[in-house]
Amino acid sequence: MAPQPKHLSGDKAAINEFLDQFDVFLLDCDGVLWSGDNLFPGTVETLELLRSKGKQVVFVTNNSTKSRADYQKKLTSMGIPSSVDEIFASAYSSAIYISRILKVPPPRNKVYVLGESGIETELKSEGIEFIGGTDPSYRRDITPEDYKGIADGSLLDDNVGIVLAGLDFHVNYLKLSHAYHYLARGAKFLATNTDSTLPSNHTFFPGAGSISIPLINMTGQQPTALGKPSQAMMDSIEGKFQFDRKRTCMVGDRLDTDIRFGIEGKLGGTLAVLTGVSKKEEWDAEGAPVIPAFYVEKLSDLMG
Ligand SMILES: O=C(O)[C@H](O)[C@H](O)COP(=O)(O)O
Ligand SMILES: [Mg+2]
Repeated sequence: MAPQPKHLSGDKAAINEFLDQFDVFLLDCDGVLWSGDNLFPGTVETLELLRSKGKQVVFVTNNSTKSRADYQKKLTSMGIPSSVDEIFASAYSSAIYISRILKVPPPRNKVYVLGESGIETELKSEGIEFIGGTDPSYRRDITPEDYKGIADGSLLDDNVGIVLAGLDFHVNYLKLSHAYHYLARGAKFLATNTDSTLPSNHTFFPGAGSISIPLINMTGQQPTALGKPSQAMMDSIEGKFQFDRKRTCMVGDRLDTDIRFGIEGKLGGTLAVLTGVSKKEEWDAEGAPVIPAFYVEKLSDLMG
């Protein structure tokens, strides 16, 4: 039987032993620090506690709607001091994957974006050309001219060689039609992340994974996902922070992204926080595929 996770909430000795075990904390955002724009009580103080104990904090989010700079603004607006360097978001890991690993030769290296401004900002920062995304000319109903132009290719850009799908709050039939036809022409299929739901306002909304599903359904292709639990993301975070994996703990609210990310990354520990997506019953279930090493009801329980 897989070792059951250690419950830390209310156990000061166990919390201190836990904190002494790690130098670096990879902190998930949605469902751990906040729910949408609602900061969980005690988050600021808990981060101050970690920093006061000399711990390195890295914010690791799958949410591709914001760039690292946007996140730094959001963290600051919530009273959480941070630098852009401490933030690793799936839009950034996707941009560096495209520019430094995939390296599709021009001219067919343009990206068709299904997503928000976070992706666009990070692609720009890596000098990658893109279309789609927040371009208002796609935020409308499809027309007979669109059907004709997409079908005969006159409305398609021959230099698009990659389709990157993220969380798109403005997804529609026209955007999906363009994305499908670029994939049908052989464009590479990438996703910033495949989370099925987005925890926000203390409930759930469609996640990035639920935005790319129609394309998976149409093409039968699975995208290369570049957010957690992708180890490409872990390698780039390690590359940047040079941390000792055994002295590093992944803190998250989702078993199939955050906790799996930490386990497959062979980190020293994983801490599940019950303020977001995953529930205790999931890892208590017989044969549960992903089990955290530790858990708390909420992040601020680490203050003992
Ligand atoms: O749909 C999404 O993109 C995810 O729900 C969201 O991004 C999760 O963000 P995280 O919990 O990794 O901060
Ligand atoms: Mg989360």
